Amino acid sequence: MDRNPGCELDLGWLHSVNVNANAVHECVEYIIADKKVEGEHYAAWLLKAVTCIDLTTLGGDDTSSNVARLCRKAAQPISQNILDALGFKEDDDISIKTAAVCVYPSRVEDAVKELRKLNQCGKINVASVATGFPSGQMPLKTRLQEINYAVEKGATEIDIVINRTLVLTGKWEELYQEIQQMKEACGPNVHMKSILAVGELDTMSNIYKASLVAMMAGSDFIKTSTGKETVNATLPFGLVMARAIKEYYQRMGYKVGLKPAGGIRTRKDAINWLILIKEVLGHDWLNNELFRFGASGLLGDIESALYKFAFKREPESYMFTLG
Ligand SMILES: O=C[C@H](O)COP(=O)(O)O
Repeated sequence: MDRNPGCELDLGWLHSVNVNANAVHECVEYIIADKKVEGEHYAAWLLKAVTCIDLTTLGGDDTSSNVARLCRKAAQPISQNILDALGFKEDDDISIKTAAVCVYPSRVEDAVKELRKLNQCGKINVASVATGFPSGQMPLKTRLQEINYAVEKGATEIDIVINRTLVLTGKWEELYQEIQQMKEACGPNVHMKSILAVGELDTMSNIYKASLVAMMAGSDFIKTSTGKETVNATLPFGLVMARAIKEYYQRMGYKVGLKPAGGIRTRKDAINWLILIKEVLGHDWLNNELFRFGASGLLGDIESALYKFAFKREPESYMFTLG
């Protein structure tokens, strides 16, 4: 798949954007209503969701040992006895692991080290947040240095935060230039996800415009939230971003990924997001090259749902705590 190279900033396109928030909410209701995923499809969708997770720890109390534990969970997110009971056969083409682990820049080295030990380097990505995460309220110079640091330590993906002040004051050219410089700092091989922090962008039109600017500046993914805003990944925000991705694809011919993140906790959340993506963007987006969940607490609930599906009984409460 060709990666998005970006394009020139098109202010005319931005000025034509006008999103009606009520219509967005109604549309989400319509998309989700009456859609049921049942039987084997249910288990298959949950396994698909697992392979799309960026398993995340972003705590001030992160240490090399909890990052190592996260990596082990990323490599074997669903217990073997559940996979066996589901009749799932692992091979080189299909294996159940999360798409990435996502950590702070200072913990990238720990993640790389552990994944190397597990022989999972190159199979599970190491995503690092950067650029003054979560607020982005740092000088551009230090924000770019953070990217350089994380790349140098072995990150294969960088989740940058955009400068929300520039969105709220309508400084689209400056925003475009900053994100372009961030993309350049990532280098040619490291994928860049741009976190819009949608809960702080004030209007749905701003979310659509910021999505377009991030894509025009060359983002590989656009991501809803840091997980630290008051409002994080909601389906209406997701719909607005997915529509922007679709329009960008129709005009420019490049597929940009979507990563909802922040507050995604349950099997139902996961299924609803997959339904939304399938309905708005289509099957091409239903894989971890174009869709990710940023989540610290989703995996446990999915594993528990798969246990129940496989063994026809509820798991014990202590069973699936991590993730
Ligand atoms: O980028 C990922 C988010 O920080 C995850 O947020 P969460 O802890 O609410 O799942």
